[in-house]
Amino acid sequence: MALTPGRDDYLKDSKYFMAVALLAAKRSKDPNTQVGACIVNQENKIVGIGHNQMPNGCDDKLTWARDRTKDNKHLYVCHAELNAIMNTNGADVKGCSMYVALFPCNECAKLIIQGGIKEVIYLSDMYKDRDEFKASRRMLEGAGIKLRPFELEGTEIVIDFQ
Ligand SMILES: O=c1ccn([C@H]2C[C@H](O)[C@@H](COP(=O)(O)O)O2)c(=O)[nH]1
Ligand SMILES: [Zn+2]
Repeated sequence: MALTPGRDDYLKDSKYFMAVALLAAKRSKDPNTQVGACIVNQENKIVGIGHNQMPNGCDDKLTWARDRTKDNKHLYVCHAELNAIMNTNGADVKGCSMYVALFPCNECAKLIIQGGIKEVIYLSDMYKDRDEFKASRRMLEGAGIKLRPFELEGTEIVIDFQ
């Protein structure tokens, strides 16, 4: 008996995980750059999601201003990668992959390495010429973590609430 084939245009794993990271980024209050991260284990299960946000309890009490010469967000904001790691509900991130909207900074690279994450799939590398991102790449490569730019096919996924 001939099998009825399943849909072919279903959302494939890697596009789904990056889409989850981008959806998480939509939760960010940062007026300039919204970042989301999604951690996936070796069984292809999501174990943590995060976005860049102010520390718990500090929301709306701290500035989102960008200018580093004055009081500014960089002093306070918890990066998406940190939040994704903290949001795992105790699941181990060892051996996991991280899908992230922006190539991780040097501080996030340290968390990724020490947590045992083995692969980073990133969308944007817009800060690659900055010292902290050069340092990040140096550390991640030195630690043997696979760095993979996300291969974009199609620029949008439509989610229809109706
Ligand atoms: O590894 C990273 C690096 C940065 N972020 C967050 C931190 C800030 O909220 C923005 C960057 O702001 P700019 O105004 O573009 O400098 O991105 C992150 O979550 N993870
Ligand atoms: Zn960071």
